[in-house]
Amino acid sequence: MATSQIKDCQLCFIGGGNMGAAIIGGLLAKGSTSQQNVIVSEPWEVNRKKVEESLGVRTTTSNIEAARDANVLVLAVKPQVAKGVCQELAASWSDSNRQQLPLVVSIAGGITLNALTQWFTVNDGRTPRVVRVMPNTPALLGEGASASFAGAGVSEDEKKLVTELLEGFSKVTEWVDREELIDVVTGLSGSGPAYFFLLVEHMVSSATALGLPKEQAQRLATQTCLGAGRMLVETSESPAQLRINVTSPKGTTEAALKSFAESGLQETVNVAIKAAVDRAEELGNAAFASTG
Ligand SMILES: NC(=O)C1=CN([C@@H]2O[C@H](COP(=O)(O)OP(=O)(O)OC[C@H]3O[C@@H](n4cnc5c(N)ncnc54)[C@H](O)[C@@H]3O)[C@@H](O)[C@H]2O)C=CC1
Ligand SMILES: O=C(O)[C@@H]1CCC=N1
Repeated sequence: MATSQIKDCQLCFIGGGNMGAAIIGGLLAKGSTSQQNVIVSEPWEVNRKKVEESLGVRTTTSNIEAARDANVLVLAVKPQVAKGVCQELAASWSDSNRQQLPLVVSIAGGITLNALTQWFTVNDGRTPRVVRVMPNTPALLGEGASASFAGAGVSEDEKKLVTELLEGFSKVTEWVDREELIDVVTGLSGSGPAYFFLLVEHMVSSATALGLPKEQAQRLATQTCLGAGRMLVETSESPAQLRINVTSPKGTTEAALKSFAESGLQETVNVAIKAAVDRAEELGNAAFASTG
């Protein structure tokens, strides 16, 4: 690949929804790329306008046009539409005899490298190098957690380029050594922000039911989570030790934690994360088997 730094790359996003916009927002805020170097293909006018107005990047309704000059193409569509999008792009590359195919970064949940490689194959047999990445929405604040797995033929320089891209919006970037682990990451950190928000919702509604005004409860719960999160990052203590530090013997925390354990919290979390991992696999299989 000719370009070796993200700031020199033409970045194309296929899909400018929640995750595409969060990634672009994070990259621009950190100065990892500039508005002129980003183009987003987005068929839905509402999201297209949002991306244009809030991020100031170029948009189009044509995936082919968006991908024309791209060095790096981020596939940020739902798994259900990925096949059609990849095949449309591959057909356009076949027609144009494009010499240098872009490096593809797919964030589509569950969609395997095998599927992507097949769908992206150009009529002369070439296929772009593909990296699967699982990011999460805190990307918008430059606080993302992303994990990647590189497909066949991806060079060390291209992996470095992807790492640089991810560092533009992620605080943690990991490479996993088996593709299936991307689905586990999906169940952990890809979907993880939603688990956290749900827990906050439940904490707020419990306190509200016990008489605290909702806005106060929301402010207190939010700062509690932010503060606790920062302690996880900024102290050298394990989560278990930090929990123990809060838990006075025979105190209030102990009473709540005992109740969580008796309700089977660990089992509930195990089952929930496994459901997400299984769903990622199902989405991938369904997309691969689809005729669309
Ligand atoms: N939302 C999240 O927290 C995360 C999402 N992902 C993955 O990112 C992908 C996108 O998810 P979201 O951004 O949440 O979905 P979204 O629905 O917000 O965004 C997808 C966008 O793609 C557009 N789109 C639909 N058909 C298209 C086509 N043919 N060509 C171009 N664009 C098209 C839609 O109009 C929409 O704006 C999914 O595959 C998901 O698994 C990965 C990590 C986290
Ligand atoms: O819910 C989903 O399918 C996507 C993947 C990870 C987060 N959102």
